[in-house]
Amino acid sequence: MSEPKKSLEDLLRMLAMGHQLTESQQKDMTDYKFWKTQPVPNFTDKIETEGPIERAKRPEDIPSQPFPLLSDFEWVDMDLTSQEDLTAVHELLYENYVEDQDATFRFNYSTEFFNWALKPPGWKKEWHVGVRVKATGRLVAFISAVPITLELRTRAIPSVEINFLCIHKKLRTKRLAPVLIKEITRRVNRHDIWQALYTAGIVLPAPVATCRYTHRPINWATLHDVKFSHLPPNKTKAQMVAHYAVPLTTSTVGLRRAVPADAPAIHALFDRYQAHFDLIQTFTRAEVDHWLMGGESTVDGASKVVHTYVVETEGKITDFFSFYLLPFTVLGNPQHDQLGVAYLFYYASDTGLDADRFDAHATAALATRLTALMGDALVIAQQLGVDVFNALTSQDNNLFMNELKFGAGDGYLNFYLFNYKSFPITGGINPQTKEIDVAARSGVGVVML
Ligand SMILES: CCCCCCCCCCCCCC(=O)SCCNC(=O)CCNC(=O)[C@H](O)C(C)(C)COP(=O)(O)OP(=O)(O)OC[C@H]1O[C@@H](n2cnc3c(N)ncnc32)[C@H](O)[C@@H]1OP(=O)(O)O
Repeated sequence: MSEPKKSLEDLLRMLAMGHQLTESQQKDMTDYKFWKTQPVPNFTDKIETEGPIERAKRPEDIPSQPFPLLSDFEWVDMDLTSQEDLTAVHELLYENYVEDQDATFRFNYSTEFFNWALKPPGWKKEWHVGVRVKATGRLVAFISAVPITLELRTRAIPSVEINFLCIHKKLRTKRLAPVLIKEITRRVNRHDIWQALYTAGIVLPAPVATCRYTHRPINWATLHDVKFSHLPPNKTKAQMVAHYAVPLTTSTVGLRRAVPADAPAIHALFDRYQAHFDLIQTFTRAEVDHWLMGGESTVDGASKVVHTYVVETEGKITDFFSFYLLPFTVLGNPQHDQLGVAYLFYYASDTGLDADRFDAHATAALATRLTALMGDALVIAQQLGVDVFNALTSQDNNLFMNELKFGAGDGYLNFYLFNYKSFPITGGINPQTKEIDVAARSGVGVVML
């Protein structure tokens, strides 16, 4: 048997956008030349009280002019309502976002994906920050912020989510990332927002939580064809396909696609369910319409990106789940040019919801219910052409992973808060062994793209 070029672990590592450093590889705080100047906790900080790190400032104290750039470059507000700018962001990310050694896999971003990810309620053009080469107009760097309300252990924190930081491969390691980060900070501060949530595969000072990626092969044969899945010794391809076979039809009674009229019930259930976690994002009704019902990613009545399903029993919405799609383009493979990839997004169930989160009966009932619901999510994903379904060890995901054959990858996702000290939050893994911790589950409720 020839050695596979890639494994699902590689895929997950790519998705995590970086490598988890072992403790001996981890830099000292003093080596973080940029981050040591920023209002973020140190690795060794003993947090005594939760709260902002920097003294309160006022928007008028923040410079009104952008940070200076080298004279060949200029700042540009990307206009994501224009096809031209959408294409420029697409090209930059497509070519440069994924660190894939052989450049065979790329995120296949669509206009609908950007409309969903970057244009939620309250989005601002000036928070879609680009850097262009003056002479050619070519986009060479990007960073984005979208507004969110975070809640850390019931304390509401008006924040932004920072995402899609990307620098053209030719401009790497030139200290441009700190300039982009300082510029987006300035632009956000001018709107009287002083905290941010961001995630990265790499270790920076200092994560509030660390989750692990897990993956559930749906179409094992395709994953094998594109060298993502390898054939374990003593197994046949047919055995692997059978092992990961997903039923053709869903099994939960009352399961159906969510429609706009469900939004208030979904919202109420979402709020009750998320109250169990330490770090969450709260939604306004408009944000439910956007993030769960699809917002501007909706074409002909259905979102092309986010798929939300509800369970209705005797007129009552008892559960919902959602996942989003972000496929890979596969280059240079004779059999496949696309890989369907789904990511678990938000969900909630009223099963056991009135009991204490760790009550044994409630936990067992919820585990059974989530296993049924997520089993159906896999069925629907399969119908949508998804080859692999990814989930983190956040939320209550650990309750259904083993049963549904999600496998732990070697990619991790670190969650960071900017300008906020927080007690550590469990990411669903044992901090020492990094194994999935079913009993502790996770305090992370928020899902980042
Ligand atoms: C109140 C509002 C606040 C808003 C801001 C909140 C903070 C937001 C923070 C951003 C959240 C982003 C969330 C996402 O989008 S995570 C996704 C990041 N993107 C990618 O992985 C795509 C491929 N990679 C690239 O495009 C580049 O390698 C990037 C742009 C990542 C770095 O470019 P480059 O490789 O050319 O490096 P440099 O020489 O310019 O700069 C080196 C400095 O940058 C620090 N670095 C490297 N990678 C990251 C990273 N992922 N988050 C934060 N910092 C990072 C690094 O430790 C070093 O600082 P220090 O070690 O010396 O201290």
